[in-house]
Amino acid sequence: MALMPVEEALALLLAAAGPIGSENVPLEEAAGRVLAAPVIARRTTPGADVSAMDGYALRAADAATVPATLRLIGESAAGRPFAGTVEPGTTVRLFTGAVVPDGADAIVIQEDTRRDGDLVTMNEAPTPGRHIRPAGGDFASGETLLETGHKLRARDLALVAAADVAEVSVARRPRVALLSTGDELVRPGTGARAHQVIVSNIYSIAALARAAGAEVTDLGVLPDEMAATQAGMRAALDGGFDVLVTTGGASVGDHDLVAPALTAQGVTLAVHKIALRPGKPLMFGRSRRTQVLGLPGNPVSAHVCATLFLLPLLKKLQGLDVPAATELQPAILGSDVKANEQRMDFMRAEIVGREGGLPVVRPLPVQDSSMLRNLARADVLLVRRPHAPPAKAGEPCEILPLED
Ligand SMILES: Nc1nc2c(c(=O)[nH]1)N[C@H]1C(S)=C(S)[C@@H](COP(=O)(O)OP(=O)(O)OC[C@H]3O[C@@H](n4cnc5c(N)ncnc54)[C@H](O)[C@@H]3O)O[C@H]1N2
Ligand code: MOO
Repeated sequence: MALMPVEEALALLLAAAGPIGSENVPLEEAAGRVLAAPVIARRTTPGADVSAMDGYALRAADAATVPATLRLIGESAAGRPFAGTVEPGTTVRLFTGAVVPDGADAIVIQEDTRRDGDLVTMNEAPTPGRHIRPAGGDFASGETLLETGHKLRARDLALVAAADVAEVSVARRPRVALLSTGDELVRPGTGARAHQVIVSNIYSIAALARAAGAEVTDLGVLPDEMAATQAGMRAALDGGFDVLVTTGGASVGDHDLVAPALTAQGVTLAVHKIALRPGKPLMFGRSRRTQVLGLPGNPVSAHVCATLFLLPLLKKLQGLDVPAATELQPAILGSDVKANEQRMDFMRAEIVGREGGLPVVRPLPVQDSSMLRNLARADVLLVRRPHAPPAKAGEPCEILPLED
């Protein structure tokens, strides 16, 4: 059977996925969420002409030639504006953030003045507008500040708050269920015997998914038995999840039951074998509202597949833009590599230096998809396209960063 190219599989997976709806959240809970509606300013900021400095407000014309001595008639502080008007020959003491009083059109900073009772001598001739932040200089009421599909970063939250918006409409967090399969699997810390394998891959997948905005539920481990696998799949599909991620049981062995169990539950699987290393036995399909992603059990394969497929899927479900193909970055080979065969290869690699502004990367010696130490040690994945010819150290290559 011909293997499906990675890009084609990704396109198929994403074609079936769309935004999953929205909810309103207070700003305190909005960091990292994706806007489901634009943020529109509800006020003009600054709300009035305000001072950028501590100093004195005056008519610029009164200090066109300096020194110029003016009479102090009051004070304007942030939140406590001066009620009167700055008439010719007068000045008002004001502080950073204070409203500029009527009549004044410039500010002289206090370092450039001398105070003697209620007389203030200006030693600097200001130009009109000097040190004044005009009303609406940041944004005006009614302006669109952030668009739908924007992921809210820390600095965006300050902008939204300043716009007098206390609650934002954001994409609902995708609900992701994780289901492991395999008689050999036991939890960490429970005294695994030599013939057993510790459930490891869901911890990396859960962390990746959470960082991408998902709510993750670990549904546990299913045994390699058809009735139990089917019952577990049914319960998971009925659980109201947006995504069901299974791990293991994806290949062709007698105990690989995920595909038949899903099919028996009415899930049409779009793909089963793709041109990817690690991660050839990957499947996905849909059951009503739930996207099903069946990852291989080998933990490195599962992690790479989650990076390549689950993360873009979670983005799409939240209304984020998703590139048509995995975005790779340029790098320089730090050692010779062999010709590649038909599968796109994502090799665990470390950064060993920099050359011409690009990282120099070298594949780690062991590329077995069950070996976790090298995955943890890797800085990036060195990507080899299908049928890429051999390449020498110093030649350009492509990498996919791993999460920090
Ligand atoms: N005849 C063939 N055999 C295999 C093929 C093939 O094309 N033809 N593909 C190989 C490839 S590539 C991979 S990858 C694996 C994937 O197999 P499965 O998805 O069926 O995974 P399992 O057999 O269930 O497990 C593989 C391996 O991973 C361990 N595992 C499983 N789940 C977990 C977990 N949650 N945490 C940690 N480790 C887990 C499991 O114990 C096995 O050691 O198939 C090849 N075979
Ligand atoms: O593709 Mo499997 O994921 O080599 O180990």
